[in-house]
Parts: sequence; C-alpha cells; structure tokens
Amino acid sequence: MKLGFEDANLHKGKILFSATDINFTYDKQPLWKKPLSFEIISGERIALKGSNGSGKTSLIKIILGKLTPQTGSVYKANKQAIYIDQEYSLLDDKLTVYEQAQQYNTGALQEHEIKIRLTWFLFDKEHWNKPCKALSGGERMRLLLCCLTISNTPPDIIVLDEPTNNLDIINTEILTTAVNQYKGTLIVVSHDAYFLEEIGINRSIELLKLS
Ligand SMILES: Nc1ncnc2c1ncn2[C@@H]1O[C@H](COP(=O)(O)OP(=O)(O)OP(=O)(O)O)[C@@H](O)[C@H]1O
Repeated sequence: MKLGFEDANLHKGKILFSATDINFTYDKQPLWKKPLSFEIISGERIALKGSNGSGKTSLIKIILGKLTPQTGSVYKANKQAIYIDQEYSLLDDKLTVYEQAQQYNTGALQEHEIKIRLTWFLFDKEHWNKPCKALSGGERMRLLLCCLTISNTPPDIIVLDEPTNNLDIINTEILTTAVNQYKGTLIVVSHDAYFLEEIGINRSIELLKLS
C-alpha cells in the first residue's frame, strides 16, 4: 500500500528539544528519582519507557510545551508537533470521514484525489459519509494517518501514545507501514516491544519514579 507522507520540509540533525536537569512536581512531590537531561534531534525515533505512573504523559506534555518543569531548564524549537493518543481524539466526531480528510487538505488536492487517498487507507465509498464518531479504533487510526498524508505540511514531530492498544494485527501493520514512511521525528510510548522494533526505534528515554 502506498501511504505517501510528504517529507520535503523535514530536516535531520537539528536540536528540537533539550532538557537540562528537569523534574516535575505534582503536590510538592518530584516525579523522577533523578532530574532528567536529554536532547531530541530531528529524525530520531525515541521510545519513552517507564512503569505506570512514572511520568511518561507528563514528560510528553513538557516536550509539547504544555507543562513547564519546576526545576531545570528546557529549550524547544519552534516546530510543529502532534500528539496522537490511543483514542485518536484529534479526529472531529462531528465530521464525516470525507469532511475530516478535507480538513487536512492544505495542498488543495481535488475531491477525487482525496477519495483516492481514503481508498489507500481502506475507506471505500460506503465509508465517505460515515460520521467519525461511528468509526472503530482501527478505522480512527487509519483515518488520522490518511489525514496526515493528505496534508502537505506533515508535522516535524509525531508523538504516539500507546498506539497499538486498540488495534488488531491488520491495523497494526498499516500503522507500522505508515510510521516507517514518515521521515520526521518520532516519540513513542508503547509496551509493544515488537512494534517498537518494527518501527526502528533507535533510542530510549527511561523514566524512574521517585517512589
Ligand atoms: N494533574 C495531576 N495532579 C496530580 N498528580 C498528577 C496529575 N497528573 C498526573 N499526576 C500523577 O503523576 C504521576 C505521573 O503521571 P503520568 O500520567 O505522567 O504517568 P504515566 O507514566 O503516563 O502513567 P501511565 O503509564 O499509567 O499512563 C502519577 O502518579 C499521577 O497520578
């Protein structure tokens, strides 16, 4: 299957994010045993690892600029990042499948070209008028990936949070193929070791909670 991420604007080797001795505090209790220091370089494929409650989601929010650590310092390049949770909640449930795809049509593709892309992601014409809220977990994943490939400005960073949790084998394979065609920076939280291997993760950031 051709999934076709545009990648013309994606650069390799630039510092997208750096953290120096950061820790995050909820209710006066720091999250991590040791302050974290790391860099994210464009083009890297990174796994965030740690037990439940070790602060993976909190660290993602720090990387996305939605939380500021109370200690240490961060640098964040002005790049577009998208966060894909396991419910694929970036989709707008009020829209139909076709309308949702059109929302990402930043390169003025014609209607038939959008429909061809939808077909690549296994949405034939019976699906085009279906509301997003009626889609299954696997269909939601496919539609969101389709939307990202329709956009002519793919994000510099994609953050995937437990992406395979609600997917069957076929949909996991489609996700794997799409992720492997994406040349930008990837940050993944997943307990699925096989998926992490298949998408070529080359580095892990391990989180160790204080208590
Ligand atoms: N808004 C909040 N207020 C207080 N404590 C919070 C808040 N958000 C998260 N926490 C706590 O901070 C810790 C880390 O939470 P976080 O969701 O970042 O971890 P996680 O590694 O993503 O967890 P999981 O693997 O279970 O999804 C947890 O103990 C959680 O209860």
